[in-house]
Amino acid sequence: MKYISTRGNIAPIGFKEAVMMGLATDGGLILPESIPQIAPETLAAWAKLPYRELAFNIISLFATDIPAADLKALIDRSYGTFEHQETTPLVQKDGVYILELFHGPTLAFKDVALQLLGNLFEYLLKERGEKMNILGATSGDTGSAAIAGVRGKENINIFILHPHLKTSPIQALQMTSVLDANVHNIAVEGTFDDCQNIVKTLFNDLEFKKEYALGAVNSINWARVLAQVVYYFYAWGRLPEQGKVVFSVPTGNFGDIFAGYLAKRMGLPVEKLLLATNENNILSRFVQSGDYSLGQVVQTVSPSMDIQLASNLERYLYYLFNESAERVRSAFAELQQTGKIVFSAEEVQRVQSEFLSCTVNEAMTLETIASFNKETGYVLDPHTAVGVRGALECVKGHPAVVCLATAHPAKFGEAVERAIGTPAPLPPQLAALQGKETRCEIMAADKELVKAFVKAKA
Ligand SMILES: Cc1ncc(COP(=O)(O)O)c(C=O)c1O
Ligand SMILES: N[C@@H](CCOP(=O)(O)O)C(=O)O
Repeated sequence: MKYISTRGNIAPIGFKEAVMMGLATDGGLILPESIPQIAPETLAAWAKLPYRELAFNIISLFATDIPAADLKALIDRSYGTFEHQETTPLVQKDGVYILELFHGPTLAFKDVALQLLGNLFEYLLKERGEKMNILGATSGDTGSAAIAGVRGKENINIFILHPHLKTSPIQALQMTSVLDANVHNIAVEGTFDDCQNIVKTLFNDLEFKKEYALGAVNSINWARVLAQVVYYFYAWGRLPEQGKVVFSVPTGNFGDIFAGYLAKRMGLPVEKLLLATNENNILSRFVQSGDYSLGQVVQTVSPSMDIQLASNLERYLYYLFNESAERVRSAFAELQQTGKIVFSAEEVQRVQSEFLSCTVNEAMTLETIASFNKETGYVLDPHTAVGVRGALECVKGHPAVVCLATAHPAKFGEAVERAIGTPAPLPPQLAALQGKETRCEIMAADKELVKAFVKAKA
């Protein structure tokens, strides 16, 4: 399998090279040259496979330059850290299915991809005898999952930018209480969009990227998206009947839902992907009416989705534009100049044939946590609640609606307490964080400051 860029200006590369490159050197995002098609008989045979076997079957279609035994070992090591033996169990509550993606070390769905990516980096760096400086942006969950994926690993430094005081207190602690010498947290005085913009700008500084061997842990990295494709297949296989399914996905940077889109293109019987956002609803406006115009980031009770400029939309647009890199380049030039992208009526229609969308505001999120808890005794985290609310409103009664549960509710104690009067009990790994020593550099949203910091610590 070879990989190309959404902007069309890199020569096709293998999987290992794609993982190391992170952001494509032409500023685009990496995609496979073609999408493998899974025949219905194969899908049926995969339906009840254990998670790791399924993961191997799917990932090996894309990671064709990693020997099978090595890939199996990487997958086993990555999911051996999950505390649930099913890795991502599917449970049924109140007429919907909840796909619990939060049983990894940092209790968010990011662990599914970042445990694997951490191990992949270690494997590839050893093979090449190289070192790497990871540079990433987080609105709360990617940061701690990435740190957990690489802490203590040889030949890797990690620099994570998060928006100062805009994550939940526990999310911040999960990052800043890691004192390993190779871990560097930077609290940026700005929004997640500022953090992501700095990271992408520094990746586009090819001299700096090369000299400091920058590696990407955000969903910029193809391996992130790939690992997330697996649980869509897993969830479908765990449903009582293997018919058409709707996935409801709480969305911020469009990585998770893009993985679902890929699963669909591979042949998974996905009826619709329901894109649920909080008040930062540029993406749900895009689906509803084709209005893709940037606004200001606002703070919400689902802080990990406080994002305007969703990085991975570019990957979807590549397909929407019939794989025209030229149209992708002109769309992003238009976005830079005007703050919006204009779509044709036919394009909007095609988006709507694949996605549903909804905006769930703070009151609706808290009300959903409360009512769901009252009905079922189950505690949703505020991000998951955004997706569940979308499902209950848009596809109620559909026999197979799977809501992605992207984080453990204890990570968002304040919001949960506001909804149900008491925070979710802290699992031991979160309780242990209280009162821990922390280390973090507070910085203005200035790429030169970040660059200088990386240079000084690398
Ligand atoms: C808990 C949680 N839910 C949902 C999302 C949104 O996922 P994505 O950014 O892939 O759209 C995030 C952030 O990525 C998150 O941390
Ligand atoms: N919500 C994310 C934002 C970064 O998204 P990513 O998927 O590109 O890593 C977070 O928790 O940091």
